Amino acid sequence: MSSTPIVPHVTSEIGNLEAVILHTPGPEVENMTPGNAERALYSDILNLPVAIEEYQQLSGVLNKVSKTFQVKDLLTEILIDPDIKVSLVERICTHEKVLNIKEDLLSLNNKELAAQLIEGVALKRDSLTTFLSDERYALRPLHNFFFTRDASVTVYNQIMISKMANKVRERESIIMDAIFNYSPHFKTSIINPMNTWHVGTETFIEGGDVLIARDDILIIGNGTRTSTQGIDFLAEQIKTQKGKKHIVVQQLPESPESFIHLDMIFTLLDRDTCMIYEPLLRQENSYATILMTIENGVVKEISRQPGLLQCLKSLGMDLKPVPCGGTDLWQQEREQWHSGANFFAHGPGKLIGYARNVHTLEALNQAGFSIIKAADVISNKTDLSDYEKYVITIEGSELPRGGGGARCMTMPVRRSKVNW
Ligand SMILES: NC(=O)NCCC[C@H](N)C(=O)O
Repeated sequence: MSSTPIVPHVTSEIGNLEAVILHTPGPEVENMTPGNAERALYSDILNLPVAIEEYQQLSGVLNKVSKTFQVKDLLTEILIDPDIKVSLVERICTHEKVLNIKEDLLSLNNKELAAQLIEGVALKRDSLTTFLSDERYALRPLHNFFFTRDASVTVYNQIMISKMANKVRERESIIMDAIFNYSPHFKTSIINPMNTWHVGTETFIEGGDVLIARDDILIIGNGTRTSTQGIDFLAEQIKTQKGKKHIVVQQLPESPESFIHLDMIFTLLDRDTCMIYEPLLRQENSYATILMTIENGVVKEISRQPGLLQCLKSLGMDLKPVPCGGTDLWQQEREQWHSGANFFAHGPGKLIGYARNVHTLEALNQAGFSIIKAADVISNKTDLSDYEKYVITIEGSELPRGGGGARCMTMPVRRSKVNW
């Protein structure tokens, strides 16, 4: 590698994207049956060729606007160092209690090892126990790794490795930890709750819940994937940052599964615009918004707030909300379910989202965003510099069945500063 390493830096959800980590879905998304899809955290089973075609619309657009990295390439590359290879395999086998397959894994070439760590390692039927086992894998496939947003988060100039709420996603964090520790492409310091002695089993925090709204404002979802202890862990790290920082916590319902992360009901679109799922963020409900203010290393204030938008307004972020699904409750529910609120901004007002959520797109169009097809961007039929505010639409018949949208499928490592 000849280029200088990237120093991670993210202080907003909308700054021009400079580097992003992606993972093109592979066989791991098909390595399941309807019977175990729920255990894989899917609401349905996926068709891989269609999912890949859809995904290539996302990656094709991102390749045009930013430097992109693929997890599998990054992983294969760090495995070249024999010490890293041994320590990562040992760590995974110890964590997943399968030290018996360690030698088999170490005998694989780096590319094959990287593939198996992601796609799953088949259980050998060479003992009575494994012969009779209902399991198919010694190491389960990482079905959800194409949602690269969740297993690690760029928080200002550091990388936080997530402490996942579900075992089936824990290896994603271990792999991201190894990548950020050893990849020559990045130069960073890492916060890892798994390496912190006082972190208990109730501490979990995932990237889909962590939104860096502005230099001084983090918005964090508190629900099935991010516990109050997880937020307190992050708050401890924020205490080491200079200046006043605000952590806005938004509680989320436990069900249905489409409310797993904050970014499924709320995303930032532009300096003054956000996408919201109205039933949870504008109507009376029991899900609280809480503001924590941290200054000089201590929590100065914790208070209940009248709502997320009002709280952000009081902090000087007066956002115009665009309703996911438009104005009709049934369409709102349908489109939120298919990740209709989950937009990724590659720059201020420059969005990527699913084409299927037509009522949401109509609401965005009314708010001044042009609707552009990803295929037209990739083929150069459309020149993005002709537009100021737009949504690039990607096909999404299969990808949303995995439970996420464009924001979930991107892990920004570096964004430029926003000219507020
Ligand atoms: N940020 C996100 O909302 N990510 C989507 C994750 C979906 C995945 N099936 C999961 O349940 O973890």
